[in-house]
Amino acid sequence: MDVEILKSSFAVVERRAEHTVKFFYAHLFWHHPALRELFPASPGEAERQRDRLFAALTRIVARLDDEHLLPYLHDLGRDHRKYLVAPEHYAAVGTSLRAALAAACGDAWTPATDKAWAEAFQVIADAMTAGAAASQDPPWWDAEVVRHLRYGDDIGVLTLLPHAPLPYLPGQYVSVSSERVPQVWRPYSLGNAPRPDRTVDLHVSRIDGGRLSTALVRETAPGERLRLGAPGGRAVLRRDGRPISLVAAGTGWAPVRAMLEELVERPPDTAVRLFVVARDAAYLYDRPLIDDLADRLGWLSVSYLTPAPGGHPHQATERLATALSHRGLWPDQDVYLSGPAPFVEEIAHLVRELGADPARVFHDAAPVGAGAGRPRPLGFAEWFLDPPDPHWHDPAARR
Ligand SMILES: NC(=O)C1=CN([C@@H]2O[C@H](COP(=O)(O)OP(=O)(O)OC[C@H]3O[C@@H](n4cnc5c(N)ncnc54)[C@H](O)[C@@H]3O)[C@@H](O)[C@H]2O)C=CC1
Repeated sequence: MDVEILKSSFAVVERRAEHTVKFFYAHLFWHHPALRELFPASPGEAERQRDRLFAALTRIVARLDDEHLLPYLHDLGRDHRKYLVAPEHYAAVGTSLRAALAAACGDAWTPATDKAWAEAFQVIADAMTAGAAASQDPPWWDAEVVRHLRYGDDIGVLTLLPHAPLPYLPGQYVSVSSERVPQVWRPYSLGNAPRPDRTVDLHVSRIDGGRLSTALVRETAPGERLRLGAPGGRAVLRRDGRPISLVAAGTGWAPVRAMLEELVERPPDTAVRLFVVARDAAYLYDRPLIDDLADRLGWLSVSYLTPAPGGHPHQATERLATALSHRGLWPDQDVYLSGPAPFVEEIAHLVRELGADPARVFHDAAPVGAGAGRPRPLGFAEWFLDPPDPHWHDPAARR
């Protein structure tokens, strides 16, 4: 496989991104109309998912000499079973991708270029189909909603009963889909490891204009079924005997809650500092539980950070920053962060400034477009030219 040819032809395509994406999908759906079914029905969602597929494909090809790519593709294939992707779809996508790239490159597209892309795409397809075939897990988990607790207008905690045990590590998240919003998957965090009866709690914060989060928080009732993808995420407890700082904002509390539960079960030898941030005191929805733990457990100290009455929600972050600055021992701490992406970014930066070891600051990258105040997805060309990280969901991290 000739990586240089791939990269030089990719550079030409980059300048004609929007045209290439349109050509790719027109070609794909013209030759394989049934593939439309795999994409969300609503035009906005469909466009978003399509941008993501194309951006991911081209990006993968551009990274084919990266040693981490193959294991990643393996796991990606395993995870893609939830989209009902079948082996024959890979060939269809590969053919349309080459047709679109050839159209974009014009005279610069030579038989050697075509061969290089065909080989590259085969590497991707082989790794993904092998990953899918090798998995012992189900392609997804059907889960019945057995309880739905609402906290105010915007927060829901749904207790789910998956049809089979979920291979979950505290701190991870799952992607979720509902028949109410077909073909749309979004990651949400679980607030606990599966209980003996297999149930788990899904914590959801409703986003204005967010179709799935609104359906989950406002409409979904006990008795309904949701579909869950494989758990993913790297921000799981390291258990290296170092003191721990847990920092959670909003429903970022969920993974921290799961980690705390694990610490309660197997108490640490070191101190644990917990910082819980919310846009308003009314959003500290698990406060009774946290207060009870703080009363009972000598190793746990808790700080709540909310804005002054009537203050802007972000004032809670400022107050957190002040509180963190007044605490010491940062070089020794393992720090776990969870919450809205800008919050996590800001606090990760701060704790590093305060002396925390960058290698001991753990958090997951947040998904693009999800979360309060986050911009909605960019247009075709922007996505292509500056693609976001493919997904919050990194199935590689779940074992
Ligand atoms: N593993 C993770 O990192 C997880 C992340 N999340 C994300 O957490 C978010 C939770 O949403 P909500 O509960 O509605 O939170 P929220 O919008 O109520 O925010 C909670 C607090 O976060 C801080 N914050 C929010 N936006 C900020 C910004 N731009 N800059 C600085 N600080 C900011 C503020 O102090 C605010 O009071 C979602 O975006 C979700 O995707 C949720 C679960 C796990």
